[in-house]
Amino acid sequence: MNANADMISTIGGPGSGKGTQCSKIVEHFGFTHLSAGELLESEVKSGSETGKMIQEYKKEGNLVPSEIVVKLLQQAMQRSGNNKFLLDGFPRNEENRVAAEKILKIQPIVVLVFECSEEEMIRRVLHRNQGRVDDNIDTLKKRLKVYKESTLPVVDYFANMGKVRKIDAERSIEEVFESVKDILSELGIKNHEGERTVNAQAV
Ligand SMILES: Nc1ncnc2c1ncn2[C@@H]1O[C@H](COP(=O)(O)OP(=O)(O)OP(=O)(O)O)[C@@H](O)[C@H]1O
Ligand SMILES: O=c1ccn([C@@H]2O[C@H](COP(=O)(O)O)[C@@H](O)[C@H]2O)c(=O)[nH]1
Ligand SMILES: [Mg+2]
Repeated sequence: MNANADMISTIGGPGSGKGTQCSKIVEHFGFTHLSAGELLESEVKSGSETGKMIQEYKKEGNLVPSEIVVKLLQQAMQRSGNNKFLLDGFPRNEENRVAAEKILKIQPIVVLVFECSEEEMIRRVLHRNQGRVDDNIDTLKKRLKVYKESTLPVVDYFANMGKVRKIDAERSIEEVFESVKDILSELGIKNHEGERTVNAQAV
């Protein structure tokens, strides 16, 4: 993998708005969106044996073994031809983090953490209507537990490295994105036109 690649990680509970914000970041900043959840879903749709196994993990709200996820991410990175990557909800546990460092050989320059109350996340997921196998209250409770027990320690790890920026994700989509833009701009990340953005204004 290109050692000069830029990588941004996004982390947040189910329904905190990672996918929504990632789409806006891609539109504005030209990163390649790498959603492990969507790559896994493509594997499920392929009907492969691996896909059948992944579906069971998803239904239970559990995390798929790291080697499968990292391999899918690596293939997507190679296909993209880009060197700016936006990880949507990854890494999700310590095993993911270690595997990604070892195999992908890049570290995030910043980790955006979308903080949202459980009540609001549950409301959003149960109103999402995208036909996802894991958008039901039983699976959602397990995903919230996995987030607290397995993902929050990864946030602590990156926080100790000074890489975490926490964002109040309870607000409207546009307000959250204003915060995202401010953070990325402060880090010198340029928008599509090669300009830094401050308070939604190109400068
Ligand atoms: N700030 C927001 N305010 C209100 N609704 C939002 C906000 N952000 C996202 N949503 C809506 O909430 C739902 C969940 O958002 P999204 O799919 O982006 O979450 P996610 O963090 O990617 O969840 P998951 O981990 O389950 O994939 C979607 O229907 C989306 O339109
Ligand atoms: O790194 C990952 C990402 C996702 N999964 C599995 O997919 C579902 C849905 O993921 P979303 O990103 O929330 O759409 C998740 O609950 C896991 O089962 C994973 O194992 N590892
Ligand atoms: Mg998502």
